[in-house]
Amino acid sequence: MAFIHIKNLDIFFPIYHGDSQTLKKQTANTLFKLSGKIVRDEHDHYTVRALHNITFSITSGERIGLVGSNGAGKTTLLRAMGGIFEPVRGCIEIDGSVSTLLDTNLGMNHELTGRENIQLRCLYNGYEQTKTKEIEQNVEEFSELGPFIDMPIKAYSSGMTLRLAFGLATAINPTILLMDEWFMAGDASFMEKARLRINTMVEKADIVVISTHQPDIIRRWCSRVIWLENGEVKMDAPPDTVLNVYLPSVE
Ligand SMILES: Nc1ncnc2c1ncn2[C@@H]1O[C@H](COP(=O)(O)OP(=O)(O)OP(=O)(O)O)[C@@H](O)[C@H]1O
Repeated sequence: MAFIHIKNLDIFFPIYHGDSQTLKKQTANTLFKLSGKIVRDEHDHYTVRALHNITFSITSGERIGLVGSNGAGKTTLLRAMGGIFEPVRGCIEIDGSVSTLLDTNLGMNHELTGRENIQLRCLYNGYEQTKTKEIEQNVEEFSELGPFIDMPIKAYSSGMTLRLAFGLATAINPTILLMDEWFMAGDASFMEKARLRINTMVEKADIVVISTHQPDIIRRWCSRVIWLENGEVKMDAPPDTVLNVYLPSVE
């Protein structure tokens, strides 16, 4: 049974030149400090406190919506659960295979072709040749890149990179799916195909965590909502309970 256990999680980012004396930087830092997000660490350096004292558990079958204003910490939390950021304090315990739909550049080598990137990802996941071939065909068909599949990614447009990254991430059915809603942005025909693929993935996954600003997505997909504000959990409850308080606060 898949699970995610997070206990007392803190994630800080160091800010280089945070103590610089230019007027512009001083003003920005003062505003940030007033919001409580910039703190001094034990070495007297400034850090942005992206997540603070986060504790919750997600069990098999749950579909979590992460909400919160810009900078609340949603992406940082998804990245921490995806193993991209290490906890500064606290711990994250995960059981299950994790797939992330967070950033088209994650794990992509821009010097390699689309096909080589697919093969590299399969190698990383430890897939044998038959499965790799299957995934390669699946992504090639879905992404509709034509001859570009054999061109280096650095020659792709942002839409083409999105198609490849999306196709690759959704060709593998994980037990835990972590997703940022912006990943669903794209042209209309792509969106239709993307939606179908995501629906299948969401249905098959044991656990889904999606960061979103859209109440429709939450009502449609989520069984529970975690509201983050200033890097902390403000509310953790069923969708209607959270949306009834959250939506009026952002209107
Ligand atoms: N690499 C980084 N370096 C420094 N600060 C960062 C970094 N990444 C995020 N932050 C800071 O951490 C905080 C949380 O950011 P995060 O991107 O997780 O918010 P979010 O809720 O996803 O916002 P949005 O809805 O705008 O995408 C913000 O104050 C942000 O400025």
